[in-house]
Amino acid sequence: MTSIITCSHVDLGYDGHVIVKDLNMKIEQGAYVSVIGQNGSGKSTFIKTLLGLVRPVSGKIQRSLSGKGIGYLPQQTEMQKNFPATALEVVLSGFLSRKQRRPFYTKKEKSTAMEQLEKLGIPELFKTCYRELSGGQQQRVLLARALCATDQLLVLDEPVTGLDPGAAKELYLLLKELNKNEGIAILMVSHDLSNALKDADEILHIRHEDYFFGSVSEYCRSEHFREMNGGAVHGIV
Ligand SMILES: Nc1ncnc2c1ncn2[C@@H]1O[C@H](COP(=O)(O)OP(=O)(O)OP(=O)(O)O)[C@@H](O)[C@H]1O
Repeated sequence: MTSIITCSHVDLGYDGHVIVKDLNMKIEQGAYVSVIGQNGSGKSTFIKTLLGLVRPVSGKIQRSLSGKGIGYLPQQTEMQKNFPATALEVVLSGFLSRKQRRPFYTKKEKSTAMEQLEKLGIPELFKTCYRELSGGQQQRVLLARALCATDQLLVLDEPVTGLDPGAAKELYLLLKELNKNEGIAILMVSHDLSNALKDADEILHIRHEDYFFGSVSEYCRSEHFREMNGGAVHGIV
């Protein structure tokens, strides 16, 4: 297996203040990794550091992504939910980093954006204003946008927040299909432990003092899992 991300002895934090110490983990090609942990433990900090938005306090992060980069689906803010653009324009913005100073999108970029909307089952919504879409439809548009930026690694920060259970289930199913059928690696921050255990291959559990990284079956035997699962060893799987 080839690693697309390797963290070696990484201290995560801000301005020299360490939040997660000596993190060692790898994301293999086509892996599905769920990142869990209590509020404020450092999950988003980890994601931002992987994306290069925050510098690690120390240690090394090696990214071996061929061609395209990382596709990112951030936590949505109220302002983003009211974004005044069409669904297609939002998807196309996934090409912004490669467009650089070019003032237009190419035909190829437009057809790829439409293909992503089709893949996610909402091609008919391309002209609809983003703020008029349901929460589930908005997440699909953002997923299509992230897929324009990558064919190797999708990073998602709590993507089902605010969705009803049906829409959340559909989004999880889509992610599982993208992972299985297209071989796209998934790294997802989630508060949904039962889904993480069902869909992921590996778990990264971040705590204030330490972390766990390993397969789901190893995790279910760990003390980290017992703590997360309220003391029960076999409650969820
Ligand atoms: N820009 C920043 N500068 C300094 N400290 C920060 C910054 N962003 C977050 N922190 C601190 O880092 C710690 C980890 O925050 P982070 O957002 O990574 O946690 P989280 O696990 O994603 O939490 P949640 O589940 O609530 O989203 C918190 O104590 C937070 O206050």
